[in-house]
Amino acid sequence: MSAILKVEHLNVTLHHRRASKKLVENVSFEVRPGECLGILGESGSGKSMTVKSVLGLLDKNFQVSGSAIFDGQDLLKESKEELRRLRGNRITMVLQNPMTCFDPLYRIGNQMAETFATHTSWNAQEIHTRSLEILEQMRIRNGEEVLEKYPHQLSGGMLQRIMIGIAMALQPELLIADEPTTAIDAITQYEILEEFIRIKKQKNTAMLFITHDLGAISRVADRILVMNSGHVVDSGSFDHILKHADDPYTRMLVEKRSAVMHRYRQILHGKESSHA
Ligand SMILES: Nc1ncnc2c1ncn2[C@@H]1O[C@H](COP(=O)(O)OP(=O)(O)OP(=O)(O)O)[C@@H](O)[C@H]1O
Repeated sequence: MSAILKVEHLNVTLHHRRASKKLVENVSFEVRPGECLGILGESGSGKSMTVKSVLGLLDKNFQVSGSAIFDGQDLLKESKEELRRLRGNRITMVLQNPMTCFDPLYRIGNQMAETFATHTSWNAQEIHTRSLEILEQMRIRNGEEVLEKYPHQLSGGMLQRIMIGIAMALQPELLIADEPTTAIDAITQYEILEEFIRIKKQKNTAMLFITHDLGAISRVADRILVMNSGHVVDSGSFDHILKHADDPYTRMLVEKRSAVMHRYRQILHGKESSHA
């Protein structure tokens, strides 16, 4: 199957006063329907810049070049309006800092309803029923009560899960998740990653999954891209990254994260045997 998104020679340069700084340099990758591409790298390695530039989320201080072909359309050449239309319809995102994605003045239920009224053909009753289903899928109890809450009355982890639920429910062709499980405890993280895997398989959704967490990426990603200082330094299967990566930065990441991963796997195995 051909790629739904093909990024080639992507460069992002920040112009500030008279200085300029390259934040992303010559990054290329592609992702196909039903496939999850993990982008791994430490904080500041350029992961978020890469996806934000592709989605047209950077202001005019950032100069972006290269190409990002989504189903035949070069996103880097599209107008702001067209990109806004694509985001939420064919492409959905789960970004870091869930607080910034919700309006503090409106109840969660109203915000979910507004999103679904804009991007789906569901009627009011369906929207209510689906909103409750989404909360349940995201392991949030007392759905009716939660729909009545304001964002500040919920934890960051809950908001994050609601955001993931909304992004998945819109059934996009491409789902981009930037550190989606960082604010979520390990057990719930397991359940949420399972949801990502289920959606990918059942709906044939393409996914970009950005994280610094080798444990999470091992679970969900089919292929992995490793970024360092704005460059792609390695790519391949999880097995390749874990055992055969030549790049010293990738090896350092693997060694640094192996303790975390060990803990994660222990939790996974505990869960799997308790499900058996
Ligand atoms: N708004 C901004 N203005 C200027 N520089 C920025 C801005 N946002 C990010 N940068 C810089 O761009 C580089 C890449 O940052 P980016 O946010 O893409 O990293 P990241 O790998 O996603 O890490 P994190 O998960 O911490 O966001 C870093 O050097 C960062 O300092």
